[in-house]
Amino acid sequence: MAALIEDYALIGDLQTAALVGRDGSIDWLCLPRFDSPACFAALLGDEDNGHWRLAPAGAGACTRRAYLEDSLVLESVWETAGGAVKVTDFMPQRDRAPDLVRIVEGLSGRVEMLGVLRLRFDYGAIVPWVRRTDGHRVAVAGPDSAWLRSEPEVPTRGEGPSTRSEFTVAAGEKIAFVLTWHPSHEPRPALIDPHEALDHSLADWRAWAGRCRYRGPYREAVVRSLLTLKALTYAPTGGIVAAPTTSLPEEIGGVRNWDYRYCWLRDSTLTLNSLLALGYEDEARAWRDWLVRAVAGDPADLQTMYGLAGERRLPETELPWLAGYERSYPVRTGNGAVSQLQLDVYGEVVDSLHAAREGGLRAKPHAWNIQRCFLDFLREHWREPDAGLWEVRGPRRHFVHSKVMAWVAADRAVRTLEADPSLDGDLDGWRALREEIHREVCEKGYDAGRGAFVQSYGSTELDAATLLIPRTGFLPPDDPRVLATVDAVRRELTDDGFVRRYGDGLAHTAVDGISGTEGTFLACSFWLADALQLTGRPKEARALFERLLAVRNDVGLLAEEYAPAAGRQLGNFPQAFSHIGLVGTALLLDGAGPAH
Ligand SMILES: OC[C@H]1O[C@H](O[C@H]2O[C@H](CO)[C@@H](O)[C@H](O)[C@H]2O)[C@H](O)[C@@H](O)[C@@H]1O
Repeated sequence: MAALIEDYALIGDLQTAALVGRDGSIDWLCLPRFDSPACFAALLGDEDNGHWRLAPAGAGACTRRAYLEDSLVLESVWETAGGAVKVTDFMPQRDRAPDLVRIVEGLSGRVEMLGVLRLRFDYGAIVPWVRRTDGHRVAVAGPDSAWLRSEPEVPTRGEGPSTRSEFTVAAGEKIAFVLTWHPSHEPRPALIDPHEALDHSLADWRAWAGRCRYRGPYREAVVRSLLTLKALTYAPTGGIVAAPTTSLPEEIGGVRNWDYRYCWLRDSTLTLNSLLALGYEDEARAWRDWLVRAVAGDPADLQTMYGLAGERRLPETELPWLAGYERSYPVRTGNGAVSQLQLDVYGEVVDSLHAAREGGLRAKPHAWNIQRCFLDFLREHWREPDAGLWEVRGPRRHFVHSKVMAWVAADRAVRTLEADPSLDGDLDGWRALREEIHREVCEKGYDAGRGAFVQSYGSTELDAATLLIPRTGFLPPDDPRVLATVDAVRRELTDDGFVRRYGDGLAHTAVDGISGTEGTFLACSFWLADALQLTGRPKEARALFERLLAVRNDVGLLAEEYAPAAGRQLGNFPQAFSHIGLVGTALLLDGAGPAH
């Protein structure tokens, strides 16, 4: 059975990522890209679906573990009766083939170690042929091959469905294992030196983290979140995935299990804003260029999400051979929300390009053309109902947040033109559009009787996304309607102080058309902290923020959701949305401008 979600740590090479449990088992890894089929899928089934455990024989969870400084190099230490041993796990940034490196180092005494490797290609479905060649164990099936070697060589043997290595490590000894994925039709991949690769990886991550401009009191948490966001970036294209996993459930045993290994425009723009606010212009530029390529074409064809290279077809299917995380079934790949109309996305993209421009990123003519096309599209379509930022699968509605973000698109376009009249655009028309949307949202989106902005026109349901209203500039933080909305969300949408997206229980299904319910949504909880700060309650904002920091796992990672009663993280992990929220709130508490 897989571990608790919060028991996993993340390692990655900016093209894919793996989850390492406290027991030394790597239970999730997709190769060669984030969205490729997993070769270790025990996370969503059992050990037979693929995993790689390397730990002292008979041991359980490690005694302690941590990332080595500001890096994605993970060190896990076991103290056993015979002595102490450290396993250092990382994925070097790759030249060609992806490598997973595990260096075992004796710290004291002598420790009996056991390695169990079960490679299962295609999400745990395919048992490969394993042979020995050239000092390697090579597993091959279909298009995939994986090569395992160790330095110095330790004996391995096949036992049933796995490759086992039993060896002893004494104080001062180091044994490095390297697992390399390669297309099966190609000759053996080039070998890396695992120790040199470790030095390079550390130096790269250190240098990257050192560029962070944040100097406030939450530096450790902010830097870890930024490292996590960076790890979710697919370096060859600049695309950013929402999370490296699929189908970690929003409810244990439930059906709310989605594939997040794609680039949502919403999540990516928010990631970009965080990176840009803290000095990472290169990533911002790479993503902006990715965006320009991905969305090229008719704005009516804009998708809410794309593949890592901008692919458009992401058909949602189920993997019936996987039992699901703690029996949360189905396990899905692809994502049906890809074809939804979500009007907020236009606002998020225009806002982000506006922030990039203001942040000093040299504008690209294409980027401005995209914004103009988006405005043309919104002028025609902003009055339509949509699926909203929560991607509901029930009937379309007039979501207040979607309309507010349509206003944001018009507002940022107007402001860009005002600042640079040499640009081409319909200043008067966009001003009128901005005015019209504002009037309608204030008329139809605010329920005076209820004393709050509601989720959609005509509904009495609340929605945590309305907490974003003061951050967008749609209304000032001291507007009585904003104050009332923040209070209503706090009163009615919280669970032990953490915020739900909307409704609860049956109300949940009524809103989104999916059975079951879910935990509190961490990004929304950060938004409440932001709203408290903006509306003059800084002590309460800080207190909530610090409670949220305490939800992070031992290595600083957050999933999408949190179940306060069970004290468990839920949903895909680690999730960009949650870490974006953390960075944004840290900046806001520090007096900096909005990062989301
Ligand atoms: O709630 C149903 C929807 O849940 C997922 O969407 C959520 O994740 C996205 C990626 O982080 C985020 O952009 C969105 O706001 C969230 O609601 C799922 O991907 C959808 O398919 C599903 O309909």
